[in-house]
Amino acid sequence: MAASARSLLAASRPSLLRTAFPAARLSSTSSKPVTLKERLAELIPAELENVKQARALHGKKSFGPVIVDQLYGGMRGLPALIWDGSVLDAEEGIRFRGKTIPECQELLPKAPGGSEPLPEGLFWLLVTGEIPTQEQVAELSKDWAARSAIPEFVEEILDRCPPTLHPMSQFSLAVTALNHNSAFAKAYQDGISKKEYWGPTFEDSMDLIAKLPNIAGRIYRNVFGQGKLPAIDASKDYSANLATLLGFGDNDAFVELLRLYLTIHSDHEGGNVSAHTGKLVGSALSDPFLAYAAALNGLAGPLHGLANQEVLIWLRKMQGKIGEDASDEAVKEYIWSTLKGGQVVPGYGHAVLRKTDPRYTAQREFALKHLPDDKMFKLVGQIYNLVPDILLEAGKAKNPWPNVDAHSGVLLTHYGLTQMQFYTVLFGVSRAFGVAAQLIWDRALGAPLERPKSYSTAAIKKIFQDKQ
Ligand SMILES: CC(=O)SCCNC(=O)CCNC(=O)[C@H](O)C(C)(C)COP(=O)(O)OP(=O)(O)OC[C@H]1O[C@@H](n2cnc3c(N)ncnc32)[C@H](O)[C@@H]1OP(=O)(O)O
Ligand SMILES: O=C([O-])CC(=O)C(=O)O
Repeated sequence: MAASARSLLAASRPSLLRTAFPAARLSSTSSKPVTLKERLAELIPAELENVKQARALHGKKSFGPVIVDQLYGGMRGLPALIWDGSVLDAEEGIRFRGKTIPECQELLPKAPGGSEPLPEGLFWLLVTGEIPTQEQVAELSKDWAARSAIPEFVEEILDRCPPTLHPMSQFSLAVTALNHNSAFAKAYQDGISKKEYWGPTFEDSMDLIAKLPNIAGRIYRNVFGQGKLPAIDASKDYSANLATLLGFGDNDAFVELLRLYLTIHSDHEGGNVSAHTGKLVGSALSDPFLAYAAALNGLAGPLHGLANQEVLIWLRKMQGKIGEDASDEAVKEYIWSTLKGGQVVPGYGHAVLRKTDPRYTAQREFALKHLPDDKMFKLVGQIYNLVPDILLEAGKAKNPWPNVDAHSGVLLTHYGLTQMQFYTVLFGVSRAFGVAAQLIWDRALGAPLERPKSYSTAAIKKIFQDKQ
């Protein structure tokens, strides 16, 4: 390990110093596999060089013109951010560190007897760009279980929330409150050097992810009256524990669904509202808890993560109005009535994608395997055959195809998780993986405060008047 990597590792918290020696030595003399933090410490110096080189070679090159419509149009297509965990192609969909969803399903470690990837492995991939071993993933599960308890005062905050407060608001409150024990906030107050930011950011990020199941489980049980929260079992993986906290731990298919769900919702490059918000707030050196709570508030919007709730509400309303086995004609009429009412068809369209979202396809394949005869699944399939043509005929949406949110709720409903107001919380548990991975790298690479330039309409008019 390079000397600089060793000093970076020395900045980590004391319990990890014991294992602060090179990966090669670890694998030959110790039965313990290389930990994620150790591997990260090895990768950082090379990546610092890589970024330096990229900037030296390309730093002054242009991506092309920025047009005024992009300022008014939600910055679509504006190259503006660095995000390493994943890249979104408009036609193909997401790749996590270069790997498609089917490739991740094939390559990432699975639970014994399971066939879906463990999200622990996906996190390792997002952080390092590498596929972890089964052993490394098992260690990560154990590490997260060991960090999973939430402070008593956070439990009390949740217990005092009225059940009428939306689960996403409760989620964001609790994550904000975790900032009380932030290693990064403390280290900053203690005068940590910029070069060492990544260490406590890593610790906070691991704590954040580890504590989300207990927060999500508590919200679910409080709001929907599901009884007392069981304890985390350190011998189980993250998804199995989350399923147990929600009361579905005995259902192997549900646990597998959660593994898939948490894997595919984790990251969608950097420009989406939740990821960008997390990065933006993190750039002010707000700690990962504050940054992620902000991200959750963005995820809670109906055009973003809340769309999974909206899809189920829309489907239920449709069934209420036209019955469960409605004809294509009746469904079409219902879709048109939504559009004519000035509303969006939830779960369809996308700011970047121009084809069916591969996350939708992965969930459809799961449904075909596990619940092919489910009535709601059939309705989702029926809608898939009708909505795109209608959106094309309506002539506005640039992408008439379904996104991830068109499918997720139907799967959860099938297993009895019918409380749709809770669905975005599960999305939020998963999205923490992608945001946390980037926060760690942002602090490791010294990413600066974000501060783009804004203009008033008067200024725009003046600039171009002067140029005429
Ligand atoms: C995890 C996720 O965040 S995935 C997205 C989840 N959100 C949804 O499913 C909500 C429904 N979909 C939408 O509202 C949009 O497609 C978005 C927000 C996802 C993307 O928005 P944009 O990039 O602005 O889409 P686009 O450029 O195609 O929009 C052009 C017009 O088509 C409309 N449009 C886009 N999608 C839809 C839709 N599903 N139903 C009806 N109209 C739509 C837009 O509202 C916009 O109308 P306007 O010109 O009157 O403002
Ligand atoms: O990419 C986007 O804008 C929205 C999305 O699908 C996600 O964040 O998962």
